[in-house]
Amino acid sequence: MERLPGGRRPRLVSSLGLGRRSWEVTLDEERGAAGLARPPARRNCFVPISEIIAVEETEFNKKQRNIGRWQKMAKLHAFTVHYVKKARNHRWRCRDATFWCVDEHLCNQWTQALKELLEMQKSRPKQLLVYINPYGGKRQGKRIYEQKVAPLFSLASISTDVVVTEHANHAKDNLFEVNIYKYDGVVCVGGDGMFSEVMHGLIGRMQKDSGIDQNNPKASLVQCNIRIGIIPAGSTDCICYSTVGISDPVTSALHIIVGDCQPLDVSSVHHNNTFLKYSVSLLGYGFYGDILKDSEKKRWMGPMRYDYSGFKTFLSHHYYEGTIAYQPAKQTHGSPRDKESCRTGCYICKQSEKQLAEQNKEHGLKHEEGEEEWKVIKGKFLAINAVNMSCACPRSPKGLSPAAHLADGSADLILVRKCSRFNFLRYLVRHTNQDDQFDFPFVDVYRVKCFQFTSKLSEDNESNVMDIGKKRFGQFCRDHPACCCNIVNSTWNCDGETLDSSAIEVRVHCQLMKLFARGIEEDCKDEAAHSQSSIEQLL
Ligand SMILES: CCCCCCCCCCCCC/C=C/[C@@H](O)[C@H](CO)NC(=O)CCCCCCCCCCCCCCC
Ligand SMILES: Nc1ncnc2c1ncn2[C@@H]1O[C@H](COP(=O)(O)OP(=O)(O)OP(=O)(O)O)[C@@H](O)[C@H]1O
Ligand SMILES: [Ca+2]
Repeated sequence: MERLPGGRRPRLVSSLGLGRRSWEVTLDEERGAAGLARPPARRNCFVPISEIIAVEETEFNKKQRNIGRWQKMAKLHAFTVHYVKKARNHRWRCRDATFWCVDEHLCNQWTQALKELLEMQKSRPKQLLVYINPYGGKRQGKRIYEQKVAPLFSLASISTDVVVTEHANHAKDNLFEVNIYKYDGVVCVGGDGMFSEVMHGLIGRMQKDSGIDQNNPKASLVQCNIRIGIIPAGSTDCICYSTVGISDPVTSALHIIVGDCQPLDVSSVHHNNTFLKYSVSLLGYGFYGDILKDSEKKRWMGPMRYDYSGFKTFLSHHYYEGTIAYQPAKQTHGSPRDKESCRTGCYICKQSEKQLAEQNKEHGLKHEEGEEEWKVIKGKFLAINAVNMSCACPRSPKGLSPAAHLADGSADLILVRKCSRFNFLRYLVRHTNQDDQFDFPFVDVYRVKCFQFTSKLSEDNESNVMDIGKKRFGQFCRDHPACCCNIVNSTWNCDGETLDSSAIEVRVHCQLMKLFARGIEEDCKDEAAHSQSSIEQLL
């Protein structure tokens, strides 16, 4: 095809068959879209090139479509466009449309032009490393990947190296050995725990290769540019739900194929200058720590274990005494009490990205410790939750902190003080409805860039106990079971895994890693408009 100045192709406008009718079909490179219109009514629709999955020449006769007299008059040539159809509740599906015409040259021209445009989508992955946890969630990981995801990757010409894990930490250890730089991304099929493994492998590998000591809590970590894709097959799938808006394997596979990119904040957790873990979703002490500890013994129950242990933990109503010191996140523009949530193209996260780029330009990798003051809070808490993202999941569709941002360089620290069981239940119920879960006198929320926690027990024994989290010398107050006073520590739930220490030091690293996602898309009137003008609706 002849090119316009600047290498652009002219607009391609042809009369092509689709279904039983003839349509005016336009390929508009400038608009980055392929469009359909049907004269004279000119009802039309457009599919952005970025949402086309693949284009293939099609043997028309095999389709056996009844298109009337055309079929008898001449040999027909056809090509099929596979594209993303956006359905309700952020669900994406792969649909196809087969266009036909009598002119073979025209058909080839269209196929070639579309393929060239797809080639130009540089953010799309070509080679992926896939880890499947066959035991996550309802143990469906392998089936989900083979039946729902692999066929889509092969349609989009993505080549894959697949590892089915044989034990915990298999994926993490493997990421320290393989040549990760030959891949455009790493995919994990499993739940939040499996994601955490892959994240630890990738971030750890990046630091190792750059000579950064993860044990130094003040070290500036090297960003990881190899994106991670999550195919949800776990019990909570909170990270997938909070970054895509739904936990659905096909939707996630399509976000990977179109090459989405969502930066993500990561918190580092240390104890006594020793690195413990990274966290992207929930760091929870008290209620969520106790649920996790109890639920680990009930893994055989599958996802139900959380409801069982949740109910048990709710009834036990333990509270824990301790001290929290935090530095407020002054650089970010939002507040945890905002009514607006973080959505695709979020302005607040974009501002943080700009600030980060400027900081890196000024200081290189050197971390500048802020002079801001530390605020200190002592008290008795039912739950201490620090979240880097909303933590929305099917159990709590708006999450633990509905206005938390995916990539603003801060975490929301939620303190639920000792209160009655009834009040705590009112608080929990608000995780599931539209009411403000922070509008209680016993709940406080702060947007922070770092914090430290020490339990009363560690403070009291600091002089003679090196690692209080590992010692178990306290017991529940057996004489007064009803008072719920608790002289043992709780444990931290770090993205679904328990930490050994109760005394921890946490720092948020702005946009340390990237996902194949785009954040949750705004569900406005556009959604209705989109579905009205879809190809299926026109036919
Ligand atoms: C009355 C209904 C209240 C329902 C309250 C539902 C709150 C659900 C909040 C979910 C927050 C998830 C945060 C994500 C954490 C993940 O990094 C982590 C790894 O996957 N998952 C968990 O730790 C797994 C955590 C799973 C937590 C399940 C909590 C279930 C609580 C049930 C309380 C029942 C009280 C009933 C009293 C009659
Ligand atoms: N082959 C394996 N055998 C046993 N454990 C494994 C294997 N592969 C991975 N794991 C471990 O299983 C743990 C849980 O897996 P995963 O997160 O996929 O499921 P889940 O716990 O049911 O879901 P969620 O984390 O969403 O609650 C992970 O921490 C991971 O380290
Ligand atoms: Ca954040």
